[in-house]
Amino acid sequence: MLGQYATTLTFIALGAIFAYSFYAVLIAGQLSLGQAGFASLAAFSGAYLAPSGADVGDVPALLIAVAIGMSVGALAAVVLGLPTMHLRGVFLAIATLGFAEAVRVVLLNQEWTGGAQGLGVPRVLTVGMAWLALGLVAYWFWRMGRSRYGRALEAIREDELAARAMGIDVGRHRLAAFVTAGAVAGLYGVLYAYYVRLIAPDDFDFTAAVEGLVTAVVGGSTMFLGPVLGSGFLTAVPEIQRAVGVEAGWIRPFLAGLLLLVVILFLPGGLASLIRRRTRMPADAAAEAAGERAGRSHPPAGDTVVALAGLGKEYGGVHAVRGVDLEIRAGEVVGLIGPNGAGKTTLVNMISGLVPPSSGSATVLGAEIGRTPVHRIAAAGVSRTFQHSKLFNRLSALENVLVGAHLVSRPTFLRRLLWLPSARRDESAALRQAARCLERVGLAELAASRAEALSYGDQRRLEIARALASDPSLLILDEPAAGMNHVEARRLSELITSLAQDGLTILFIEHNVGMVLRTCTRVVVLNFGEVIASGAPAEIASDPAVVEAYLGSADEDPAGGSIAEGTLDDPTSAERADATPDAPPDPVVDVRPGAAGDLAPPDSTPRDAT
Ligand SMILES: Nc1ncnc2c1ncn2[C@@H]1O[C@H](COP(=O)(O)OP(=O)(O)OP(=O)(O)O)[C@@H](O)[C@H]1O
Repeated sequence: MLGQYATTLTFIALGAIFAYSFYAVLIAGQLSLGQAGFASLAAFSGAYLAPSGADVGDVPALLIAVAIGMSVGALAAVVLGLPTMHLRGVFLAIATLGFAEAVRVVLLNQEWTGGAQGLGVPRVLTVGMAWLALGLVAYWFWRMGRSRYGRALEAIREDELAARAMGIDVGRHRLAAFVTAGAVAGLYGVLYAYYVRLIAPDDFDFTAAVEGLVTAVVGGSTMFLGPVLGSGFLTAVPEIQRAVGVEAGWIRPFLAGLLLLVVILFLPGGLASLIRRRTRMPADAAAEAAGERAGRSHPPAGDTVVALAGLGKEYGGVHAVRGVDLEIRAGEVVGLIGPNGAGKTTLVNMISGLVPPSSGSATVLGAEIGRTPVHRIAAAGVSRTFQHSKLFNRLSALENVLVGAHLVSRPTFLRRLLWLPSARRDESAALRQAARCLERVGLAELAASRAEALSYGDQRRLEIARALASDPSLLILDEPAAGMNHVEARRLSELITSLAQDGLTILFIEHNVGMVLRTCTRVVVLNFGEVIASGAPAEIASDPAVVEAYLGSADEDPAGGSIAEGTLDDPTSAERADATPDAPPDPVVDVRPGAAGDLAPPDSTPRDAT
């Protein structure tokens, strides 16, 4: 029975192993077509350099060839990866395809490869060996999936910028994924060589690369079983054809193409996405001892956290930020306000390292801005949310927050491969840390929901939970209340106050001025890229320069009130209050003068809904 299907089963295993070499990089969002080149180099060098089976025995000869092939594949990936890792999408695909084609042409013209005639290799591989190799590769990716490293790769795939801001060294992770792809492609090349008896450089041409890619994409790049499903399906098609007596050779490529189209259009996660990923909230998250909290040392209250001196950013002729001098001390809650286009986001992007300054200098938690990569600034203790939500959409809410805990959790992948209990303990600790953060923002119930399925307000809270998971010293929130209703904004204000009570330093941009005035210990006002006022909320509320910046002139007050009197309401706030008639009166509003309403700038129509 097995003998009858041995060839098909072997090719399913080989196809799946080759597809895993694509999966290895697709999981990190990289589209590479160089795997055929890695496989080809590995197949020829393994078969050429390994000792003969007559000398050492067939299986040892195969194992030595596998070791040579995987090393050659990994080495080729390093050589190709170093100059190409900064390329994205189709540019990386073209560069790697060029490499594979160059390898094919070079090997075609070498004497030792046998050129177009090919190189004879003894058949050593059996169906059992092929499936054992596939099992080992699948095991590798299975154990990787739930590790810190695996989550980091998925985060890079979903949103590279947000992954950097969570402290993930994207360049290193992408290169590691590429090297894994090289080694797995190398394994495939050698196993293929020791099965088909005769290998020629044309066996590893463009068509082979596309086959591998299609198998991986059809199977799916979001779950480790994807390549097996893809290869099983695509290799089985000719067999089914034979069984039903339809021999036409065009059916398989046609079906593969059709399936690829269907998958891309209707099932972007591939066949594997039909299998539900499980997300479990740890039951004991809240009950855990406070001593377990992921910890880093925070600057003592009053120490300088942010020091900006003459900081400026110019885009072409536009001075987005100019000459900003600002100091933020540990324990402060600083609100950054100003009309649209005042330079607020540009300023916090510089502080978090996403945008290099054009002039001036800045130090944040000891890291020099402009010279320090984003992930190192995050490692120094800076965590942030974004003006436009940058969640890892296809990951669950809990997984999003787990990625946020990257910096305060320990690497677990290699220990997970060996099933070491310490890896399980570390994963559980990271899970509990993430669960606590979700609970803190009130999203525990939605832990298993995919981030993209959450409501807009929940997405913003999830971003805060993700930012909190790294136990930051400085939390930067960019318009956290955008899109929230009155009640949600009030709860958010309470959350920020309670985080500040825990000693967290917070810098937040917000158009909801009422919320800023009642939440912050200090307010900084930007206009046309310059700081026009900085001080306690009460001072800012009555500062004529601020009123003028918002309204055009302090004398012409279209809203018929003043910030200081607390009568200058956002025109929409009354409607929002009407929409939630049962909302209890805001307890924080009265604490500070001028905090009665939301003063939105004249052009603050709901923005940034994306
Ligand atoms: N990448 C960029 N390229 C060119 N100009 C930019 C870029 N980013 C910001 N700007 C410009 O810099 C100025 C400040 O923009 P920024 O987004 O920092 O303001 P903001 O105060 O955050 O505004 P908003 O409240 O609308 O978000 C604007 O004139 C904007 O058009």
